Amino acid sequence: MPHVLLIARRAVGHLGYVSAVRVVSVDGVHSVQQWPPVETQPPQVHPKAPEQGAELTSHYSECFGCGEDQPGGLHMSSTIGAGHVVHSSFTVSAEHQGAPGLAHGGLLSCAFDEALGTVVGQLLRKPAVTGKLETDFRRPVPVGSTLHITAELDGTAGRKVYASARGHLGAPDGPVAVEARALFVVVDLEHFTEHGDQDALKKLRDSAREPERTDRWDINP
Ligand SMILES: CCCCCCCCCC(=O)SCCNC(=O)CCNC(=O)[C@H](O)C(C)(C)COP(=O)(O)OP(=O)(O)OC[C@H]1O[C@@H](n2cnc3c(N)ncnc32)[C@H](O)[C@@H]1OP(=O)(O)O
Repeated sequence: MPHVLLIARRAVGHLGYVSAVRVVSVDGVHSVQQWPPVETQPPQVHPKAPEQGAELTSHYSECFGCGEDQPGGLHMSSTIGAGHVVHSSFTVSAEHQGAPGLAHGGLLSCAFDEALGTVVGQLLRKPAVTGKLETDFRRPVPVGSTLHITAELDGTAGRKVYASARGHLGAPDGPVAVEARALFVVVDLEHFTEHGDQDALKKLRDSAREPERTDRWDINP
């Protein structure tokens, strides 16, 4: 039986925002999930968030997901979409294989972590880290193909930010190959200064001061 994905979304007065229910049927096995799993508020896009159509540069040149100085990385690129959406693309290379000629599932999850982190970070402009990431692999993704990922902010609840994404194979309107949902948790900058690498943070700070990088967050450590 082909899988069926139904997403229902409704506004709950002025109190809550999103109540999405996904009904998934794969080979006759049904599961029902509420997403987000708690009542949330509408995401508040930061007034300085990049505008629709803006092509995003890497937030950190050594990021495995988007960094240009990370030879083995995913080299993803992203664009701001309409509303609470970011469009990202990931082209699968031979370095990303799991089974012969097919993308490794862990790397696909990584691509979604990047896309989801980008929609959270770029639109909210708050430091946040992935607390939970759930991935559904619907179709195999061959080497040489491009996943067109649309990631969306679904709502916030205090420090918790919920986001979800779909990856279309070969074209923005291609078949859905991968889906993911994530909880991000907003953190203080001390999260990075206490646990991260000081030299790398200095490099990031210095690059944020480059005058041509007007897209940088104003909250980078
Ligand atoms: C433009 C930028 C682009 C960026 C793209 C890059 C994308 C890549 C992003 C990443 O991969 S980040 C790296 C992977 N993630 C981490 O390393 C995070 C490691 N975990 C932590 O540091 C802490 O566990 C964390 C900051 C997530 C939470 O610790 P806290 O002590 O700050 O908060 P707490 O544990 O009280 O959790 C806050 C809320 O989140 C909830 N929560 C946290 N983890 C959860 C979980 N796994 N499942 C469900 N709920 C969770 C928790 O229950 C609580 O809910 P309530 O506020 O209702 O009490």
